[in-house]
Amino acid sequence: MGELVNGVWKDNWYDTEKTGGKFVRTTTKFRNWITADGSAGPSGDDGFKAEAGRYHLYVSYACPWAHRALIFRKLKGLEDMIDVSVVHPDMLGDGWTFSTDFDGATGDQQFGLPFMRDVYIRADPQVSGRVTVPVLWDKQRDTIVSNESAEIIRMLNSAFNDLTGNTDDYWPEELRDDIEEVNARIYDTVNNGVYKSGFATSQEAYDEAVHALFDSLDWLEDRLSRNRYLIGDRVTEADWRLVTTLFRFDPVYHTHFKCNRNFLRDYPNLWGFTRELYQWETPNGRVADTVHFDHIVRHYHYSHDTVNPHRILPINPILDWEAPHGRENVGA
Ligand SMILES: N[C@@H](CCC(=O)N[C@@H](CS)C(=O)NCC(=O)O)C(=O)O
Repeated sequence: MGELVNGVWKDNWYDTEKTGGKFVRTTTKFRNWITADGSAGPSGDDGFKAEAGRYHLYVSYACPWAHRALIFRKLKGLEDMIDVSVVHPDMLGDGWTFSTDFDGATGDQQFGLPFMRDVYIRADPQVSGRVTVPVLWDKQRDTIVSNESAEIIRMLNSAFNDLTGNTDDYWPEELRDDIEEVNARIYDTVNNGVYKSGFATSQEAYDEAVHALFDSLDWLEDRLSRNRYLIGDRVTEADWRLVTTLFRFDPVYHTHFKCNRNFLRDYPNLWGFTRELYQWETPNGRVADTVHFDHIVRHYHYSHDTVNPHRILPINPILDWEAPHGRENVGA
């Protein structure tokens, strides 16, 4: 794993020395928005109009942030309009690669490049920063639209509606304040909280992160005992943002990242909620089709030298993802 400095690859692990052992996630760099008419979004340039076949999505099936984008592509019926490249699950000295010797790893479907970093360099030969997924690529302007999953899912939520006729809305105007409020806590303590626990290099940093994580899981369990979904009786982006972390909890974060006060399956409401969203039907198949446990388990245990230096893949619990979720009457 490493990062780009002025277009040159440096093989560095996360530096936690300056931050008292804490893992601090860097902010993303490409922040343009696809819009229905090509006008500028909340940040970046204009000129990224929603068009069928114009955009390409780079993902890892292992990555919870990229997984959000894959779920929205399915929910919104965009699979024929936005094609995808899937990186290899192992992220080692060269970062994400386009090796194809793992089932489901597609290689770079656009340019046949060897490494994900080459896609970043193609967009900006002097680019600096971490080479992360997801990346949304514009074939017409030959550049990256965005590498920020929170913003990519909002683009996919509405920008292509006129082309697909799919007007399902996971960020409805009247619920935005409530969504933002739960997103903020979940991002900091759950989505990123598992990484802060797992990548901590001091006891204090770990303790702070892991307690905040389980305080939030307790809060979510209570909330989901009264509401079917996070914001009531309607699925919103807040649910999809949370659930990609929950899918990975028992197979990876519990053991690999030392998030082990409880298993997810110890929480009846959170576990039922996670199964309901796993089993979710869309017009184009199930959300379950986007979940690839082989990539998930392989990526984390194989890629994090400092956490699991011998790269042993654990036996892992056998979870019944298809068990009835029993959530029909919660909050009714
Ligand atoms: N803020 C980004 C974060 C994406 C991210 O950190 N992705 C991870 C994979 S799970 C990654 O590519 N990490 C590579 C690295 O940090 O070098 C987003 O949500 O899109």
